[in-house]
Amino acid sequence: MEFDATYHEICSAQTVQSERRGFFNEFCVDVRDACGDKWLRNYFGKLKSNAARVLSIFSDREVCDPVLGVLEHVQPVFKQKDALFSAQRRAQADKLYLMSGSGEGEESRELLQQALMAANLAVMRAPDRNADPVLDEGLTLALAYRSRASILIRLGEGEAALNDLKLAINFGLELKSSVDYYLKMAKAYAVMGEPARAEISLKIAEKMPGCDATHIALCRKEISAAKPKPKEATSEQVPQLAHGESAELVGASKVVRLVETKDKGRFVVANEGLRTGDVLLCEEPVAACLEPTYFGTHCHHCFKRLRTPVSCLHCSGIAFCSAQCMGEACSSYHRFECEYMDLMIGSGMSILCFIALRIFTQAPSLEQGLATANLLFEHLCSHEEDRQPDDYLRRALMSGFLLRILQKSLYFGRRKTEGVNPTAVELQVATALLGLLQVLQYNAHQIYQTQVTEEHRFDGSKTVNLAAGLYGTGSYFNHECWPSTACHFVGKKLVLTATRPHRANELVAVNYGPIFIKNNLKERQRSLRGRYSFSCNCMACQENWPLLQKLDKQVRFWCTSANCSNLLKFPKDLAKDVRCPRCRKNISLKESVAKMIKIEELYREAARAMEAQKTGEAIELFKEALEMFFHVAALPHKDTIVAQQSLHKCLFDTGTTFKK
Ligand SMILES: C[S@@+](CC[C@H](N)C(=O)[O-])C[C@H]1O[C@@H](n2cnc3c(N)ncnc32)[C@H](O)[C@@H]1O
Repeated sequence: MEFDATYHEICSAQTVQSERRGFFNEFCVDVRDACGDKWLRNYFGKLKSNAARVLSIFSDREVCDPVLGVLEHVQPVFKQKDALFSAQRRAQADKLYLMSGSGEGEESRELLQQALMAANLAVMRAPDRNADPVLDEGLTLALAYRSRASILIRLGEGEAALNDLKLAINFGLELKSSVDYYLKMAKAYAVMGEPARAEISLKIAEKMPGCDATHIALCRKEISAAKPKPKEATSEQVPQLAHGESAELVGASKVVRLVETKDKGRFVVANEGLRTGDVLLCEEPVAACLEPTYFGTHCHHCFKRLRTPVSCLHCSGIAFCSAQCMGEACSSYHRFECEYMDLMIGSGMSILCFIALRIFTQAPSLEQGLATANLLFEHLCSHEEDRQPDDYLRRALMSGFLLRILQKSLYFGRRKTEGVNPTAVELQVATALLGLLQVLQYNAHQIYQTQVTEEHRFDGSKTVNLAAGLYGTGSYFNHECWPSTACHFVGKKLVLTATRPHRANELVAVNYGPIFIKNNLKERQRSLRGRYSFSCNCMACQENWPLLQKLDKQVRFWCTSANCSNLLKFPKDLAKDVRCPRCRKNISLKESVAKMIKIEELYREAARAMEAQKTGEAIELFKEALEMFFHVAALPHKDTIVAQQSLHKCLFDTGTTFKK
């Protein structure tokens, strides 16, 4: 396949600026116009190191004016707090809550959902305690949490209500001396199905000064009638690695190891005894970032679907699922990113650029950030040989932009000047950022979750790309157009499970996007060449397997004579032996055919288990059937492809899922 340089350039540019709109593109065009082709090709394009490239954009007269001119104007742009807006939403939430009390059934629930939405907005927009001392006496945030707690109790979400009550206290409300607080606690425990704790809260309320006995009696009646809401069943589980963890590869199982060849670089292969269903990798990311599209619906820190968001105390642009996630993010990376979030989104920069910045903002110290970034650049593939001067310039400019955000957010502490010109250590950071932007292009993973419907875990479910992350060991898996593993996520953890047995030394493959059942050979090769700089030579490519819709039901059996690896067609007459053209022996395929009948039965049984939403049972049946299939036959085989896809769907279901 010929190398399409223009397509490669387009693909590469999208890994820096993914949005079509955004000012970063204009910045690149302006700098490109200023420097001209000659300088770019004959000077910049010939620079040999990232340090020289970064230094060049800040100091060479051909480019430094437009670069410094734009970077000088980097200012905070973020969604600010608004106490008045918050108080208005809270009033609206309180009103809807009261109205829901006089409504009935579905109508009341609808009003409560609207109240919850208004209360969520009130929480998100409320400033920190005392930031606006005039309105609500500086307690807008605490009041927003308190209002939401009442709504949550009526919705039957006791645990979330208790969390909100705690937050209302943390942000300044003196609730512990109020009867109302203990009554709310009692109701929250009651809807959680914890009557003993509900009774304790009621007893405390009874003993408090000013307590009204009739009110308590009413409350007790209400509590005894409360129907605890059943906890939502979740099949999410962190799986166990097959045979324990490898000593060399962090997060990988002992059944795999890393090898290297000239044409394929480093890649993961099987050790002896790797079986279908073995968990080969379970790894936390080095860094991972949520896609901005999901800032309003998913936790910025752990990527869980939000129901009752907790806000950053300074900006309203992102949300967390809990005070714990908020605390972890805000004491680490978010304090540097907070005020620049909308600027970064407005630049149109890709999620990979967010990850590059995050490697620094989340590091416990600048030195550790530098060490991690340099190590990643040293160890992961970056295809420097294919990079064009234009691409280097674009990435160097992005590094300059990210560096400027770090400078302005006081990542380097108070600087001596407000100027853009980097100090020696800042240049090191920009250089490391440039390295990260190169390796992220080829090594980052999309992080997805399954969105399931209320009605069924599989019918109508779909995967949603929520985030992206960089995984140290995960980066060493090579591609095949029909992978031998299924990839799913438990939170941010990347899990790879074998979808077929592997012989010792056989490649353990993931898929980078184009799969043979949907994209033809030409499309796949073009995409892989353009996006990942290699030509694929997997079996699906070598044999040019047809798309799924064109695949027939034919099955090819392995020749059963020892040491022969030939494939034989389904025999015309089962009663007769067939002659293997490779080993020249007469072979009976009776046993293989009998096994195939059993395999098809198991596929059908597994499909029925999926229909009945028995995920665990379906996984075991698929594992057993697939293991059998690969011992007697080979791909492509339509029912087996479908079975592997179904196993993947079941494994998704054991990862993080969410309902809309
Ligand atoms: C995520 S890295 C995988 C690890 C990489 N092989 C290394 O040495 O670091 C992606 C790169 O691996 C190489 N690669 C992946 N799959 C390949 C395959 N099937 N054949 C040849 N090269 C492949 C390509 O260079 C690709 O850009």
